[in-house]
Amino acid sequence: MPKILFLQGANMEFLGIREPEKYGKTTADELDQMVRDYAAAKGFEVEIYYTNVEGHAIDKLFAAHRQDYDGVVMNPGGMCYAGYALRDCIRGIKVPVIEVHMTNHYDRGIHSISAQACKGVFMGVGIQTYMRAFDALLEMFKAK
Ligand SMILES: O=C1C[C@@](O)(C(=O)O)C[C@@H](O)[C@@H]1O
Repeated sequence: MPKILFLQGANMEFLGIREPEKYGKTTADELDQMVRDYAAAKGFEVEIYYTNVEGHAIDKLFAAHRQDYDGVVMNPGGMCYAGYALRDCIRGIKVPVIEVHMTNHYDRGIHSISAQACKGVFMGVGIQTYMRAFDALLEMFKAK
């Protein structure tokens, strides 16, 4: 069974509470349950990790590399704007990382540094954006 790390970065623990007009009303706990249900339905193992600290995200990604994870779905949240160390970590690991943003960066005129190192990026379709990123990884595993 493929092993996927679900990594939520800066401010994502406040999902459903902060700026619901942008990020919706689904809470982090509800999203985690959706992801666990999705993993059970689609047949993958998932570890969920939240951090507001870029260095901790980097530690977790190196651990995913060492533990032979098959992929990572990551919303770096506020780490994306200046995440140069995160970007370089992603460049150095063997595990493919798919970056997720619930909102459309093009519409908002913002830019992700960490996305430069990712295998792919999904954005703009709210909470469903996460599931599309899991789907993409699962398709990649099948194609291997
Ligand atoms: O925290 C977030 C959420 C976000 O990653 C998104 O999911 O749309 C977009 C980021 O720019 C922002 O800092």
